[in-house]
Amino acid sequence: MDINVVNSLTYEDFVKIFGSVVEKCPLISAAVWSRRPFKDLADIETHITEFIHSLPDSGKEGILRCHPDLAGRDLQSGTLTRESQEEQSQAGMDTLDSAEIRRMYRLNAQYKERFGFPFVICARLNKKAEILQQLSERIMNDRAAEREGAIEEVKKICSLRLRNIVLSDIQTKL
Ligand SMILES: NC(=O)N[C@H]1NC(=O)NC1=O
Repeated sequence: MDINVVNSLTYEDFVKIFGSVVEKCPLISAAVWSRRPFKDLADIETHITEFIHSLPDSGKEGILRCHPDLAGRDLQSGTLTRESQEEQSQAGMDTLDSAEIRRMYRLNAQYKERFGFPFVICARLNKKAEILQQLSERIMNDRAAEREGAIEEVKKICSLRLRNIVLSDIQTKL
């Protein structure tokens, strides 16, 4: 993708293309658009990261709350975003057996009860066994450490989504 094309995008087209690099948070790309011109895609990623880190804890937790549960109700009912659907199926979340689904539901609920936001992990970089293990380990963290760790996962998800946009033909999204 030519960065000059990105730099010439209107606000509306920029948000249309990059608005979902952080799940259900188009506000982030709407904010980052004003930092043009970008040097390259890594530069966009840096601005996104800076924006996220500039948020108060409540804003970071708000970002986490925009994420659907892994193997949760949205997956079962087919209401995930396209990106999340692809990521969850790559991690095998759509092929869990009923015992694994029950375990995910129980741990996700306990995690949310403890922290007040859902468990977030980059599904593309983890298989189901690792996800279940991480979920049962991270639930023991304190809230601040867990918030920061989960935001690091959001950044990994964002980075891979950005890369996907570069690989796909930008023109087809306009
Ligand atoms: N809860 C959670 O981690 N959700 C996600 N992870 C990911 O890679 N895509 C998601 O939607």
